[in-house]
Amino acid sequence: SNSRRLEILQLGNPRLRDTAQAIASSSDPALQALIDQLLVTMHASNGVGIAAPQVGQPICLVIVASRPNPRYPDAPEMEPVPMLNPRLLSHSDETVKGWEGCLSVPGIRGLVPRYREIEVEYGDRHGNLRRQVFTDFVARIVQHEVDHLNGLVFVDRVE
Ligand SMILES: O=C(O)C[C@@H](Cc1ccccc1)[C@H](O)SCc1ccccc1
Ligand SMILES: [Zn+2]
Repeated sequence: SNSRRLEILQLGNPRLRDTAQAIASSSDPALQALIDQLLVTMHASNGVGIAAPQVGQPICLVIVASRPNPRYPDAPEMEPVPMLNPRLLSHSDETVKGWEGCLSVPGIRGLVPRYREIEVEYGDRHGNLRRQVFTDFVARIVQHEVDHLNGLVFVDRVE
């Protein structure tokens, strides 16, 4: 198949990130099943994103799936994007405050500052390395989900 082996990092001490045992590769059927499970869980919660640790899987995997919603009516409609080992390469100095919620912190909303623009490197679900710039609400979701991989939730960032 055309999927390349991309070693998915296990969460743990960020300093050990480079030595993290690769626990799954993108061609691993179990990883593809996990991506599908995350999509189902995200849609069931009317979410616009989700991170693997939120379903108890301590691996570097998130899904970003912006769509218009009551708080962000002009948010872009996008195909859900699974990101393996997402890494922020650069960001704007400019931050914007916006409302966030979280599957793991039900019933609470907070005003959170996020970079307005970010550049992200990640593996797609087929193991191909991607580099992409995101802005505004989609950039917010990416930052929110990557925080989950580092054990942070949005309440940690409310000013
Ligand atoms: O816990 C999660 O990752 C799902 C989050 C995704 C999110 C991140 C940043 C900003 C908004 C949402 C939400 O629970 S999805 C529900 C939602 C949708 C739109 C606006 C606010 C909350
Ligand atoms: Zn969350």
